[in-house]
Amino acid sequence: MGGQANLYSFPAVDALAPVLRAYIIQCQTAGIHRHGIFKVAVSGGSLPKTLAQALLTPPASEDDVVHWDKWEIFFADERAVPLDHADSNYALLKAELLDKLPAGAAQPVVHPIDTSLLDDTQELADNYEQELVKSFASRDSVKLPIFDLLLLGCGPDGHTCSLFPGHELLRETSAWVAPIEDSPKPPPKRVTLTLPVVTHAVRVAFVATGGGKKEVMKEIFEAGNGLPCALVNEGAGERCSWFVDDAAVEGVTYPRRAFNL
Ligand SMILES: O=C(O)[C@H](O)[C@@H](O)[C@H](O)[C@H](O)COP(=O)(O)O
Repeated sequence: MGGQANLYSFPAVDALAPVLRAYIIQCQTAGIHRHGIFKVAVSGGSLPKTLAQALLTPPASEDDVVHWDKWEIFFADERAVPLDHADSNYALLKAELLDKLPAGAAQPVVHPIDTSLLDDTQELADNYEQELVKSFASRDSVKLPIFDLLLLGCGPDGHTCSLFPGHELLRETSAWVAPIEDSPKPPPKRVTLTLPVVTHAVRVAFVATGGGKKEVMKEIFEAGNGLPCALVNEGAGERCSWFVDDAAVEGVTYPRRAFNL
């Protein structure tokens, strides 16, 4: 794919958040320029909280505005639970970010899973794939959806979305959204974007913070070892950027880049 993933490191989340915002705004501008809309998929974990820190502050200038009314938000992975369940990534994003958007301001379009299908994760995944098909045009003409931006986390085992190390799902080549019933991280039943969809996005951003990530960050950036996050780095190359704190990359020799705000 050419080029290598970009690694941006900051002393703490407070310093990371404004740069993440600037990066997201760049992606937003490009998306709106390309097709009048900004199509994003987000993960769960600690990401929604960091996104809130990055995106809920007032704009510093006209070029710094988050155009929520142009955002179409999908879930990079979701747990097969009701939308108000403590394990729901939708509930997490709602509580951390969506509910905090200024009242009366323009709102994004959000695509949750269809919870009438929770008993059949294959149906749940197929239905969510159809949600993507509707948004990204017909599958006959589009081999893979092209998200403007994926905002992802990285688990301490190197997983991202609900793509886990060594899992057969990593070999999926045709589905856009796949079910998983044996997630090693609870809850076991989930749906996830597949690796080809992830690596096909215009931009992929990982946010990883805290010393608990340093061992896996070393493995991802120095050995790879087929870890899902490393596969995304390989597939997306320079379209992939990591926003991390210094604690998460302590001892990692991979070169950091400077982000020009
Ligand atoms: O549904 C999930 O389990 C999350 O989407 C998951 O993929 C998460 O992004 C990582 O586990 C990182 O989580 P942290 O950011 O909390 O470390």
